[in-house]
Amino acid sequence: MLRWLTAGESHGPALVAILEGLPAHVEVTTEDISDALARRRLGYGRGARMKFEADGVRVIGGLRHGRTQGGPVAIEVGNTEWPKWERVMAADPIDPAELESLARNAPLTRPRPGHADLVGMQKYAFEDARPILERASARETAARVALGTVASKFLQQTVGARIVSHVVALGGVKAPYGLVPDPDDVAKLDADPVRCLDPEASAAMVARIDQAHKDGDTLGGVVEVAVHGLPPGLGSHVHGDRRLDARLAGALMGIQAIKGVELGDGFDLAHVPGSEAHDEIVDEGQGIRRVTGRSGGIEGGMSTGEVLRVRAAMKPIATVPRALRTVDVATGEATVAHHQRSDVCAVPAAGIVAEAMVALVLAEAVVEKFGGDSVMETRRNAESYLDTLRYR
Ligand SMILES: Cc1cc2nc3c(=O)[nH]c(=O)nc-3n(C[C@H](O)[C@H](O)[C@H](O)COP(=O)(O)O)c2cc1C
Ligand SMILES: C=C(O[C@@H]1CC(C(=O)O)=C[C@@H](OP(=O)(O)O)[C@H]1O)C(=O)O
Repeated sequence: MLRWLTAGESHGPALVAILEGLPAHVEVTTEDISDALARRRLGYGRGARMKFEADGVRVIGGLRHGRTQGGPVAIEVGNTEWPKWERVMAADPIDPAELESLARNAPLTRPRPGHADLVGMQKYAFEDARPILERASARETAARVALGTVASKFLQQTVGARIVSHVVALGGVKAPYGLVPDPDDVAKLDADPVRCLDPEASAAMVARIDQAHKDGDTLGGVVEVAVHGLPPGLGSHVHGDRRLDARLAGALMGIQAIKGVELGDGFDLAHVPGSEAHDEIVDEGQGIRRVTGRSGGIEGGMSTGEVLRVRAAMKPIATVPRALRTVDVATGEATVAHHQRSDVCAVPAAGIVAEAMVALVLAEAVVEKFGGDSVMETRRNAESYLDTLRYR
């Protein structure tokens, strides 16, 4: 079993993340994790914070000389802004007079539609949205990306799987259907302002973000994660909660602002006849394969061994500069939502977070299928399974 957990607030001293259940000998370094976090900071349309946020990475357990040791991996990701928030976000009690004098501590009583503010205040009995937004914030996804880096290295080093994501729609602009990146496209995608494979669509997306920025508005979009090199048989058809598609959907829906997930051609499959919906199976002398990839590489809740393809739809950023109507919960009066700064669009970053979530789900499925306490053992088990696989 793979277990993972994050803790920490957006403006606290740091985020922390723990991953337990991976075998020993996964090769990964602090630099690998920092590089992954740098990819998450990319993307046209992000707000001021991403320009100076340094994501200071410190590995505090589980790694020695660049290899996992079999125990939990613990990673800290420092928040650059901590010195400004040290008093407001202090763990221990602060003199009420001092708190009163801190402008940053002024209660946030004008909840933002679309964020966790209002329902969080109701549920956790706060009269200020601060404690809610601090943890609801997608700052937390930095910790997930740190863990996803370890999971991704494990997948590469055991079954040889490689993960890549791209933006397929942003603010209503769609990339041409059917473009699926392979792992060699990662550098090119990271160099694109919106991580889109199609240059024309990319330029239109950038223009759309500029327009939204001018209009005081925000945007969402759709990202796709593709995984190459998976063995067939991860997940299972025998029970709903063991299905790989269900587990991927849950993990991706668990990312802040993700409102829809589809496997392969997903929703489009509902509108075409069966003869155009499924992937025919052929053997033309090079082993069994499917001629198309409509299923997204999952049938019966199991990986088929074809390219896995899963999409996640992100709603527009909730902190809309041209603020939306709300109610001041302190006075009961109609007003507009609080706004300090925010991203116009964080879809490219969401793609990197989606890669991490997919890596964690697949790493768990690999551990489940092949076991092993060392990377070498997991790899041997996977190779032996592939050697004896029927109908290859
Ligand atoms: C990478 C990323 C960056 C985000 N940046 C912002 C932001 O700057 N401002 C904001 O209001 N929401 C931002 N969000 C979205 C909020 O975290 C999200 O709307 C909030 O958690 C409520 O969404 P929910 O209803 O899905 O939980 C971001 C989300 C992601 C994934
Ligand atoms: C800090 C990150 O994203 C943040 C996610 C976020 C939100 O409400 O989700 C709000 C913004 O934070 P702040 O209010 O401090 O500007 C984003 O910058 C990050 O991705 O590292």
